Amino acid sequence: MSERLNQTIASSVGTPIAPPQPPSSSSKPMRAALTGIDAAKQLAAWTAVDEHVLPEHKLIGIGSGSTVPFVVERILAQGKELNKDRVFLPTGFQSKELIVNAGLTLGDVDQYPNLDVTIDGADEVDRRLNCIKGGGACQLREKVLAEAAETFIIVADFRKNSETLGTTWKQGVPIEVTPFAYARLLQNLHRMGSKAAALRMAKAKAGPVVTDNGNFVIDAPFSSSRYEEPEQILREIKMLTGVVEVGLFCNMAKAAYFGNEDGSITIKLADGTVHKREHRDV
Ligand SMILES: O=C(CO)[C@H](O)[C@H](O)COP(=O)(O)O
Repeated sequence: MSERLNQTIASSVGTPIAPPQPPSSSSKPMRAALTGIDAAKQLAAWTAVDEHVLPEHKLIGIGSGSTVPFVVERILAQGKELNKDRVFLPTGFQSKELIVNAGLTLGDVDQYPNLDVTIDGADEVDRRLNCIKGGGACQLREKVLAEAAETFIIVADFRKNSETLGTTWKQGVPIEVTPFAYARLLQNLHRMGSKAAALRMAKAKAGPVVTDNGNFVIDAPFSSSRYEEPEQILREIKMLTGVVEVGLFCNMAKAAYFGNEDGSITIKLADGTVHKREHRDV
């Protein structure tokens, strides 16, 4: 978790949380403290929360990654009164910690299978809002919470905004797999045309990455022509025995918010329209 959010949380737990701020420029100074990519992530997250986490929303899915702490930061700023009747559902260990440390009420999707809204990051988003997710190996729970939500919103910095998947995210499609099936699955993915498909190895542990669900992750890159039809890739991978879930989210997001380097924001909607706001006006 970022030091900054730790501070926000520390100062809000056990003390009255500030009431929601009306849309005004008074919220700008906090953002000005950040620069570069972090500022872009915060801009996307704050704007998405302001527009999609409404007072009547009580069941809220919290995604994973480095953009999501800014989502929680902005939700906390809506105030204790609004948050006291809400339940927050995590997409993995990291977001569970975020929710608990923020003093928010934790729930799970087996108790609440219908959510009002889920906000999550993405590794790349194409012009039709298809996403690659799972850079943090959370794609299984992320997809369940995205599907469970009435509204699924993506928040990201400008680097994730592409015309076609695979443009900037070269690592491939993250696939959560049952451990004992991984070698067979690698063969099948190679046959499917993903010649570089490989088991994701841990960085500070000998051996593979193990997900929050005890599974392995295979990263499977595809050619740019295949990424033109991500739904077809998704269907083919889903048919392979031993696959638990695929980090391709097709036709799921209602909107994607991208913070830009210059302080503007790009909002892509599911109907294909793109809106650019020159200045943050929340
Ligand atoms: O899918 C994810 C984790 O499995 C994340 O949402 C994705 O990796 C984006 O993370 P970040 O906000 O750090 O760029």
